[in-house]
Amino acid sequence: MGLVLKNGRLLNLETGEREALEILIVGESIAEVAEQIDAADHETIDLNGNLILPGFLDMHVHLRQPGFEAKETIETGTAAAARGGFTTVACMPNTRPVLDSPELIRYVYEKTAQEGSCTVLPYGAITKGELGEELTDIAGLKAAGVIGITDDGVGVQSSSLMREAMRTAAALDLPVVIHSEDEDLAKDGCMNEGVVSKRLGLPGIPGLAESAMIARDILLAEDTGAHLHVCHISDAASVELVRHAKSRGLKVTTEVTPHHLLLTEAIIDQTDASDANMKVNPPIRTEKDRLACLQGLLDGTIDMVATDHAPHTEEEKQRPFQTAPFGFVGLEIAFPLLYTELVQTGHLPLHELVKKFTVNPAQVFKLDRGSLTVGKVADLTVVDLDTERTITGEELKTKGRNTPFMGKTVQGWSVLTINQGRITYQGK
Ligand SMILES: NC(=O)N[C@@H](CC(=O)O)C(=O)O
Ligand SMILES: [Zn+2]
Repeated sequence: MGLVLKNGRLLNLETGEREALEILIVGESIAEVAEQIDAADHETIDLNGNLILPGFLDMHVHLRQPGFEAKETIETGTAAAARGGFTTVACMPNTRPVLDSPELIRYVYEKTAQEGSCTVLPYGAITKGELGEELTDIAGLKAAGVIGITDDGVGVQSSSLMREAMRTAAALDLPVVIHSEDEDLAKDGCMNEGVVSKRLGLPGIPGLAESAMIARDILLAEDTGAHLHVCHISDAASVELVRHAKSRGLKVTTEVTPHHLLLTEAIIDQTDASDANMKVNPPIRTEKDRLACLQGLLDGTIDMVATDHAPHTEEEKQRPFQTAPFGFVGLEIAFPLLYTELVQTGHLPLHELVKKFTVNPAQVFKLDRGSLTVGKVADLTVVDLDTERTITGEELKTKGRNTPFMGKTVQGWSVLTINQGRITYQGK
């Protein structure tokens, strides 16, 4: 007994064509893709002409468990992922305790098996406790199943420690995933350094705090042969550095968030920094930076979209701008936002956007995902491109309400998500 998806259109990611094909799922895998499938022995779902896409991958998510369950849990975070069309998320280790030991990596896998609504691939920390002082047991983390190492949330300040981490990671074929931030340059900043921070009298984080660290780490990656993956790129000079590294054939990849593609620091200017739901790290920057990120995504310098889903409690986000924590939720709204703002406006074709959520992250992290052909894992999402919905707190499955996009009306919402053959989200 399997499941046949009828009356859907499968998006061909090479040509952009929408093909009237049916899919038979048996167990965890795709058993058949054909114009017509005999459904006599199977359950069927009528997709009402909606579009079938490979399940999305998000390589930058904060699930907050263990330790910060008031912000999010593996259960709520993966439910949000499924609603957003995601079937795989990579979770960040800045939990409490930090994911810096094989036992904690096994904990994430076990918890996901019990409560998860998508595949969760954990990153392990580069340094114990993300304190930047002592390397973790990187080989032990790899054996426990990490897909990369990162101290996301903070930058690794010590160049010699980073060099050592990259040497080890290169030998283990593990990506080194960097939160690029020179703390000395970033000081105690709470927003982008520039005209707006000056007007508001708030301490700024210069783009240089990001780009200087990326420059260092590109050189270290060249020195060690490590695969360097740059998290949440946000600054024009950073994009140029990655472009240059790629042109020289270095193993350097990067991701960009929907908020850095769509917003500028004007959102803080307009609200006089009265709303910490506009506060994120790296900060939302200038129009020049935003356009550089967009151009980087279009020309392939930036490999993929990642949400940097970073839930916080409403109480935390009600604090004054300077003391509230950084971060936005993003899993449930990323695809509709970018479909509405980039595809419908003609910046890029739909299938190109979909690649940045599917085949590109799969390829960069060497995951056998992102393709809907026979024998592959049945990870997919069905998207209704036409129905408009307004982003409201009530509908969100994440515990977080911290997004600057609240109240925005967008289209391109998932109506069905299937992870390893199992329905993980079904909605309107
Ligand atoms: N992006 C954020 O603003 N915050 C993240 C940390 C991070 O991704 O750097 C968090 O953990 O809250
Ligand atoms: Zn980060």
